[in-house]
Amino acid sequence: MPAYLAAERAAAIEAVERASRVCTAVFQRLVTEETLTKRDKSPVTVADFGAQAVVNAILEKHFPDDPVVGEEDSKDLQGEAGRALCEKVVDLVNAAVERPMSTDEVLRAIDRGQYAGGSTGRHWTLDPIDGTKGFLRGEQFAVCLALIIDGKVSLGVVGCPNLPFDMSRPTEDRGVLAVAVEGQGAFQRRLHADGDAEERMHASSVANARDASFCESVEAGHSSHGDSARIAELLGITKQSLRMDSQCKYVAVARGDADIYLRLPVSSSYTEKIWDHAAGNIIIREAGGRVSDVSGEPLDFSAGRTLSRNKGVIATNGRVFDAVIAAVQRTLGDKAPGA
Ligand SMILES: Nc1ncnc2c1ncn2[C@@H]1O[C@H](COP(=O)(O)O)[C@@H](OP(=O)(O)O)[C@H]1O
Ligand SMILES: [Mg+2]
Repeated sequence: MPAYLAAERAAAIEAVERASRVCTAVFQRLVTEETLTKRDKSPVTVADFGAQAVVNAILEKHFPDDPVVGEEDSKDLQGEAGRALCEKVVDLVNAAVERPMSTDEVLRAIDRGQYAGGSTGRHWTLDPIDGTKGFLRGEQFAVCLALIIDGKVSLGVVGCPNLPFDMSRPTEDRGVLAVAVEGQGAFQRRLHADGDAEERMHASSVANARDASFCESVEAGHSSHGDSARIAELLGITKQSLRMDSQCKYVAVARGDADIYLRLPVSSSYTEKIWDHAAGNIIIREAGGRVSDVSGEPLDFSAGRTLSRNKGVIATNGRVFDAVIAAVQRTLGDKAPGA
């Protein structure tokens, strides 16, 4: 008998691999000195739409009844104003899929991502390019896809085209795909590898937070660097933080490159999105780690498109969880986020 969610796992891997190729092709073609100096976001826009269309088309083929909570919608591609961008996206998609898709099919595929989410039944959640800033800098970004069943993340795939397979050889062998299914462990494989060779990932065994290292966003606007420095000091951490964009941070903790991931609210009004955390969440849990919000409560993926019942994210190897939450609580205390 096939393993639990075997067909979903295979389809999600195929979708993330193809979407990762779309992103890499766009980077090679469109991200230039000029786009970087002009802070031109068009490459990421084209890649975002293209990757969402490719993933949603593959999901529709395999699981036509499953709705999707995706980051993008096709509004900006519609009508005369969107025509040029739309043509680029359609060309890109057709270079990545097996059967050519018409413009309408591409737009419809993108708009399969409008589901409201919730606590019952199955739905997928997709971030076609997580870490858009990292993508534009040629650093870390990820294509993230997860399946949520009755409000619980049951499958997650994170494609990381620029992440070294082995952090001790950071300039070689880039491109990692991390995958986890509930109860089956977390694995990494080479992105775009021939064959299905996979290695099991385990969170680290560091038991004393003093010996831990932590990762956090590159962008100080996404996670407070001041609060993380205070938390590190309280824990006696002396190692420099690993700053990395995207859900690659979850993969880093899941395979022991770092022991802690801190995402500390900068503004009290920001609500985390489910597509930014679902795939990483199960990858950490299945690697033996533990994830919560800043209060130590599990993330609640049943509340719709956002994590409206949680603030911030703390991921650890499990062993240092209690010490980290205590330090987070002491640091954040009753101070207003970002203060
Ligand atoms: N004020 C804020 N606080 C926390 N996260 C934010 C934020 N503003 C945007 N983000 C999210 O942070 C994600 C990137 O996370 P990271 O900093 O870990 O790379 C963004 O995903 P996208 O890049 O998909 O837009 C975006 O959804
Ligand atoms: Mg994102």
